[in-house]
Amino acid sequence: MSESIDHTLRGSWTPSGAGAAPLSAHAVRWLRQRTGLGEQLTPAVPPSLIEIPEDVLPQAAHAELVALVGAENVLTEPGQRLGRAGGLSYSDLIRRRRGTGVTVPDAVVLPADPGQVQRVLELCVRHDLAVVPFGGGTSVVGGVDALRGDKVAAVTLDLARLDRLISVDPVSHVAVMQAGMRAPDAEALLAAHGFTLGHFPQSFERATIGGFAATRSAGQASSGYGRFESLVEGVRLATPAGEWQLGTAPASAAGPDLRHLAVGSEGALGVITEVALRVRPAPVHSRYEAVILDGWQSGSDAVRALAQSHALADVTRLSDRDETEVQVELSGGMQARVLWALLRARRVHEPCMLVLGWDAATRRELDDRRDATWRVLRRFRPVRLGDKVGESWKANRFSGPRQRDTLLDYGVCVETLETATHWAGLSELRSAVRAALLRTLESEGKPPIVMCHLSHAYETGASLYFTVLAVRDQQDPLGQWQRAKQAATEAITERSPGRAMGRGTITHHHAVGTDHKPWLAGEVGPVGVRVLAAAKQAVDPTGILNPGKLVDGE
Ligand SMILES: Cc1cc2nc3c(=O)[nH]c(=O)nc-3n(C[C@H](O)[C@H](O)[C@H](O)COP(=O)(O)OP(=O)(O)OC[C@H]3O[C@@H](n4cnc5c(N)ncnc54)[C@H](O)[C@@H]3O)c2cc1C
Repeated sequence: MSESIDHTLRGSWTPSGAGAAPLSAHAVRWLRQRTGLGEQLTPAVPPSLIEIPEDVLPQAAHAELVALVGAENVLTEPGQRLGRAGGLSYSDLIRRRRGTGVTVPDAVVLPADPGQVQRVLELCVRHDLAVVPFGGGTSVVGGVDALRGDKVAAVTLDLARLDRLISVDPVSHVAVMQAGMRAPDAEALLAAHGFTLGHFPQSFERATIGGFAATRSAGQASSGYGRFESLVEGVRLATPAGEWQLGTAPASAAGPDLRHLAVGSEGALGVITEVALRVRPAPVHSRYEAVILDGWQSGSDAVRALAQSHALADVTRLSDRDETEVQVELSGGMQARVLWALLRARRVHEPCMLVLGWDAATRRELDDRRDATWRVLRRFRPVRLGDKVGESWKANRFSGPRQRDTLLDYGVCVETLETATHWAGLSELRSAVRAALLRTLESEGKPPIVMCHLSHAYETGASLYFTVLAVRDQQDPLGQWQRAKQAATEAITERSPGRAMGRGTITHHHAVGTDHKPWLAGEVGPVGVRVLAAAKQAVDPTGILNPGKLVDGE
């Protein structure tokens, strides 16, 4: 996290782009050998060559917005609009790197507080403008695409100015934050009160509190701290039907928990302006270690045993053999040679790395928690790599997006997808998705690398996170990934006579957006879709909120 993040950068994660995480000569050689990657580099076109359509915001609407939030907070310059155009998936980055097909909003509006958000929505209803709530813009499912739907123009509502810590209740351990606060700022402000949220997704440097709540995000330490929705005590939303405030107690039997209509609502049911969050005392001690387990089945059995005996570390992340190999090879030739020799000597056939990280208030608590984990793990015959590898994983835990910038320059198709299921079906789900990705990405005899890790474990099941590295189809890079994604999602959702539901969920934490919307009805059923549509009708009768995402109006 050495570089400061400018979230309006839409073509790379940091200003240095590929320079932020250069690949070693060994890594490039290994990648070329393994995937058949060519020598040609594929740099992005300069922003000046990106096609930006004229804005179609009506003058009267523009004037009223200016009167409401101030001229400096209504952005209509092409570069400013481009700075909030779309999310940060592989397809988003490819569109911007090639300069075509980018969905650019007609205006960007930055309200100052919840009251202004409410009034902006009322104004947009009057002028029939689509509103796209925008936090950190890190969506990877099309969630912040500036789609207009059947509206007159698309306004992106950037919540960056709602960045205050409203209150900390040190007795109840509840903090109230405005939605536009970025995760690093939230952690820094909480640390001053001795607390942490413990929410560390890989997008930590850019993403916001409101974005986490709107997408039911899961972080790297969610096995210990819980997914974001389990941290939410209350939510304040602006909706076209009026303000909506939810959550007065830690638990309640006052009908269905409506907080969960707001959490995961992806900007389609309201704009989250404040979130009350459960916070924990900041840890004083922490330790990260890594071990190698022999085989995916043995590894996932070990994580299941940890989950079911309540001995999970806060970070519990199992990589399959391909991901272990890529992690080791990309980290350097010397380390790779030493590790492979060690594992050969220990007769490990299918090395799967398990990273474990514990946080604790006292040395004693840390030791007790580690002991509990190791008591369960021991019977799976782990090869201990020690804390150096574990701490190095921790130090590089946010480097993935920087490495992606580099791989994009080398002409790699690099993308991820995720799902979850019960333990009984986990290996079958992994095999089915892997096979679908390998089949669709294999082209001209150039084998893709399909990696998988399990990073969120529950008593009843776990998530699977796939990453692919393949030689990019330069003629049709978007089609290449869309075909792979389609095949993988069909493998996830496929039903069989013996299985009434699909093999897993269409998304464990990336949310629905535009990308998973075609499969949502299959997951929640036609009644579920009508319930969602009825909720939308109640809060957003004219359908201005985030058209094309999650749910359509009735
Ligand atoms: C490199 C990378 C790594 C990632 N790693 C993870 C990970 O480890 N775990 C994980 O869960 N996700 C991950 N993601 C996905 C993404 O970061 C999450 O979905 C995150 O929660 C989005 O937060 P954001 O503030 O960027 O929201 P945005 O991308 O701005 O918005 C996401 C969705 O929420 C809506 N929204 C945003 N703010 C509000 C609001 N205040 N009110 C109502 N709706 C709102 C938007 O309209 C959109 O539909 C990753 C993404 C990238 C690019």
